[in-house]
Amino acid sequence: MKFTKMQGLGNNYVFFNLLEDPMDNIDLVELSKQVSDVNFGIGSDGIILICPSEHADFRMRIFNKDGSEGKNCGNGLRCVAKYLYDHMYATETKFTIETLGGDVTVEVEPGRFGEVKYVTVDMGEPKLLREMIPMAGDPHSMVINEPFIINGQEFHLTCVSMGNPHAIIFVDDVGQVPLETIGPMIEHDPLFPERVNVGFVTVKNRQEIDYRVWERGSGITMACGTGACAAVVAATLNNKLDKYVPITVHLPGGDLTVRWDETNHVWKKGEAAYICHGELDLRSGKQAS
Ligand SMILES: N[C@@H](CCC[C@H](N)C(=O)O)C(=O)O
Repeated sequence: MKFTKMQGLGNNYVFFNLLEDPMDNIDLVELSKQVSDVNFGIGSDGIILICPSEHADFRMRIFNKDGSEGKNCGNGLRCVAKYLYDHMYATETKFTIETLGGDVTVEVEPGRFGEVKYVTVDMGEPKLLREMIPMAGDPHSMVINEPFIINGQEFHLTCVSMGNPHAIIFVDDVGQVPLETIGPMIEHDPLFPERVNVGFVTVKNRQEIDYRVWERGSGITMACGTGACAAVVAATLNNKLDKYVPITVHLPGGDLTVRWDETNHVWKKGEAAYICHGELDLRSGKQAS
C-alpha cells in the first residue's frame, strides 16, 4: 500500500489516498494501530484517509493511534489540503473537505515554486453545550471554568467541541503539567461518555497563549489543531484574550494563528509538510497490537 507521511507542527499522520484506490476489505482500526506503532509499523499519531465525498470537494477520515476514529483533525486538514493541491486533485486554492465533525473550507497558499506551505482553515462554529461535546449533566448548559476534582486534585474546566471534544484547563506554566498521568485520567473520566482531549493553557498576554495537549486515542502529541482552536475559544470565554483578533498559539511543535471572528467562526492558519512517501508491507505489522 502506498502512503505519504506528513506533519503539521509535529502532529504526524500516515496518509492514504483513497481517491483512486478505495482500499476495500481493510480493517481500518487494525491498520491505524499497526501503522502508528513505531516498532512494527511506521510510527505516527494515527492515520488519515483522503476520500471522495458525495457533497463536498473531498472527504477526510482520521483514526487515532489506538484505532478509534476522530471526528476532525485540524493539523491533518492542513496536510490533506496541501496534498490535494500539490498533487493537482484540487485545482482551485479554496475548496471544501467533509469530516465526521462537519464540512470545512480550506485555503492553500502556494509558494514560489507552486508547493503549498501555509493553509488557512475555516473550522466553523465552536459547540459549547454539554449535549454537543458530549458531557454528562444538564444537556443545555455550558461548562465554563467549572470546578472538577480528580484524584484529590481540583481543576477548573472549560469545555468546547470543535468537531472533537476538548476540556481546557488554565495553569500558570504548561511546562510543569504531568500530562502523561493527568491526561489519561481526565480523558477516561465518566463525565465524558466519548472520552475527551485534554488541553492545558498558559495565557502569556491578551493575544498569545501556550498550549499542551493529551489527545484522546493518541496520548501526548506535539500539537493539536482543533485543540488550539478550542483553547482560544475557552480563553476568550473566560475573558483572558482580546476578542475577534488573531491569537498566537505556541505549541511544542510550533505556532498556529487562530481567530474566533464576529460571525462565530474559528479560523486557523499554519504550516503543513511532507516527511516521506513509501510503500507499506501489511505483513510487517502482524505482531503489533
Ligand atoms: N490532532 C488532531 C485531533 C485528532 C483527533 C483527536 N485525538 C480526537 O479523537 O478527538 C487535531 O489536530 O485536531
